[in-house]
Amino acid sequence: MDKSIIVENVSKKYKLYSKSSDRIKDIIFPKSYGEDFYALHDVDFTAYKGDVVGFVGINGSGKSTLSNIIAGIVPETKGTVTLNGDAALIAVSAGLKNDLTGRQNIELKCLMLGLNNKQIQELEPKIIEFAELEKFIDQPVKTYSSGMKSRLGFAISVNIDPEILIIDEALSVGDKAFAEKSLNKMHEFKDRGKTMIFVSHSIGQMKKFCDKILWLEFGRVREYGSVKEVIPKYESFLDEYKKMSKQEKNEYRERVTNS
Ligand SMILES: Nc1ncnc2c1ncn2[C@@H]1O[C@H](COP(=O)(O)OP(=O)(O)OP(=O)(O)O)[C@@H](O)[C@H]1O
Repeated sequence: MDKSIIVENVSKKYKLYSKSSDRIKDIIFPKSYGEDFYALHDVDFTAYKGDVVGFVGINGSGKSTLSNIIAGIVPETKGTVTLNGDAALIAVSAGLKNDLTGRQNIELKCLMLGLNNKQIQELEPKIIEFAELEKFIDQPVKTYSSGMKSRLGFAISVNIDPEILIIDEALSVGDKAFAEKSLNKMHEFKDRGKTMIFVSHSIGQMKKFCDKILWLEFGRVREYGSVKEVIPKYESFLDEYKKMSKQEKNEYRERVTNS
């Protein structure tokens, strides 16, 4: 089977500053200011062509950071990501320019992908129809609700037909009818053997849609395997985790990140 996404030893370090003056000092002076924070720590996983991989994990575990790195939107601090084909990310307002209208955003995205005028003219009505934005298509994106931004992002990404589709919580903001239409489109992608990454807090959607699950915990891979194998373990972890007090959660975090 062909490998589609290869993530090797990927780490992402952010700097946390307690004062904004530290941020400026960190740029100007050779001495380091601020605290290092690892959003991802030596993450490894491989997805094969046609895999639908769900990313799960509690808030802040690194799901969006990893999605953004795979999509090429955020650079990794260490490690490598190799993709076999182009990737498109669908996340609430990902890559949309707020001052441009919906239609201008469609055109800009198509131009950036190297499409010519004829191709854009063919694709644009399809995207507009899918997005169901009606007259708002000619309004600036800054006037859109998060659901409308998500619909536009979704409509653009699925219609440009990428080899790898990354969907980060984009279904959670729209209404039910749009989520259903989007899920159908995603099934169509799956049937055509495209590779997909799906980030959602809905275990139900994960079970319905994914083949494999990557469970991230405080920026590390806790488990990677089939849905059947990983989801039950994740669900029982969540039950335990929810019962923990704030202090127990902090202790748990310390234990995991220092191990
Ligand atoms: N630009 C940034 N600067 C500093 N820290 C960041 C930045 N972006 C993300 N982080 C931190 O990295 C960690 C991982 O964040 P990320 O958004 O990837 O988690 P997530 O699993 O997608 O969370 P959620 O389920 O809440 O969406 C969090 O602790 C977050 O605060």
